[in-house]
Amino acid sequence: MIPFRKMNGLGNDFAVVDARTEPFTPTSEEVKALGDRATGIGFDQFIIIAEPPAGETALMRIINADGGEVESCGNAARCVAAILLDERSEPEVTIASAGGPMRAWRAGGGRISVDMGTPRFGAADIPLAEGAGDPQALAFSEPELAGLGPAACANVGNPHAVFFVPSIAAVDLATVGPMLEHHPVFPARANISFVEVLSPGHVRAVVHERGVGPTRACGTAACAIAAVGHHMGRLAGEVTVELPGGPLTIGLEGGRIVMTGPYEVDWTGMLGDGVYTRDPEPING
Ligand SMILES: N[C@@H](CCC[C@H](N)C(=O)O)C(=O)O
Repeated sequence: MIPFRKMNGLGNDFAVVDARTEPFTPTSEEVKALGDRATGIGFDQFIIIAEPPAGETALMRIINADGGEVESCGNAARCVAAILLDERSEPEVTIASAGGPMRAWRAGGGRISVDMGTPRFGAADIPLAEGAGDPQALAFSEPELAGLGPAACANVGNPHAVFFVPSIAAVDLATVGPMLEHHPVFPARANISFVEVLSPGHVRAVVHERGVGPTRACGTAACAIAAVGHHMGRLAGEVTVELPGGPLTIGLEGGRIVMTGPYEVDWTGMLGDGVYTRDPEPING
């Protein structure tokens, strides 16, 4: 059995296993079973902290609740950064991930800032299918999707499509989210956001996450929203993104995206062979 922490960033929740000293490599089926909210631990992503390839403080592996391993996770990056920062006296840590390295530091008020790198806007970067059209004005012809208007796409370590809409309350996320995630225009599938602009520095958003469904928050989606909005001239260089779980602050500094927000440890337990136990006492920090 190996210890794990149940953590969350704005309600986007994770089981986090520290596998730096004891390797832990669950199968995709095991993660899927553990992620089940009725019969397992229940989480949006399973996070493995492992030894980094070189130079970084640690490697973060991210496995969605559907069992698929993906490149990046903003909310989990803050949770992992908190664990790494607690261990050492240096003010910064660098987390390696398949989506690129992320530098992180404490921002005050119990929050963590993460430099999420540089957004990419090219069709091949996102990626989009050959001949899909303009990545910043991607149109859909299906009757359920046509009324949403065009999507603006970005890769911020993982693929995102962002729709600026007059009202997020009017979006039928349960129908259009899965349709868009699995649309043939996105060969690697995509995370899908709907955004209502309140002012150039303040938006409200809902997200359908690839491999999960609607989540309380998505850090990389908030980064993609700020990045495409700024790229299109609609949003300022610092944006508060209000998600169902709460706000994230996204700054665009010298072309790089800096995300700031909270993290929490909810409870701890032990895990092994597809089963888990819950510790009687919750831990803090
Ligand atoms: N919750 C995350 C994103 C997790 C990965 C995403 N579902 C994907 O498949 O790319 C975040 O906070 O960024």
